[in-house]
Amino acid sequence: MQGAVVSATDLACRRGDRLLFAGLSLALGKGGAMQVAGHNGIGKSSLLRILAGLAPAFEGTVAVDGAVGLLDERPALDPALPLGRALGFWRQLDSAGEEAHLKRLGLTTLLDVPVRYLSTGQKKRAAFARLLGQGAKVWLLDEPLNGLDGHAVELAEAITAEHCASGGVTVIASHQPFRLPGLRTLHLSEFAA
Ligand SMILES: Nc1ncnc2c1ncn2[C@@H]1O[C@H](COP(=O)(O)OP(=O)(O)OP(=O)(O)O)[C@@H](O)[C@H]1O
Repeated sequence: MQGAVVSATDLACRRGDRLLFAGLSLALGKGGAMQVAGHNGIGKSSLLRILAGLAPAFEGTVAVDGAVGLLDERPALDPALPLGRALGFWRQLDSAGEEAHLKRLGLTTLLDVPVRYLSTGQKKRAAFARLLGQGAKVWLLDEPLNGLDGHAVELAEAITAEHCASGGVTVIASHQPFRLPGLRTLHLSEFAA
């Protein structure tokens, strides 16, 4: 689709021997944001993994113009390393762990703590630091608010709003409300097979 940064056409997803959804099309242009909603097991994470290129579509096509950053429950940080060193690994590839991001996300006092000791919310904030450092145009956020307290939820929403305001594209898979200007909702149940 012309002008789209992320688009999917007539997508179908099969997991094991079950067809989860079919006939799904979407298109998001610069600054666009969409929340994928639906009950447990309907295929929200599966859709994000297909958009990320990590899982094949059963049918249909996906086109993504730009780098993709996927944030899910696996923060891709070595659990044995202190947070600062775990982020340092990524800093060699991008700017993950940049001072300003760490400060904003309240991580500066946690850099000596092994990743495996971090709380769920602290790990999620570290994942956001990693995502910010990546500088990817397309953000795929799988349950991004899980484990975050009220303040951190507002921060995650603000960071995502800034990403979209600067032309980035965001797709969010979540049950929870996510406050974001211009957020559209895709109800996966409408495409359930
Ligand atoms: N590798 C796999 N092989 C077979 N089935 C799978 C595989 N991965 C996921 N599934 C199944 O696909 C379905 C969709 O899973 P998915 O994680 O995409 O759902 P979801 O909507 O994100 O769920 P939740 O809201 O619980 O996170 C589930 O029934 C799940 O058990």
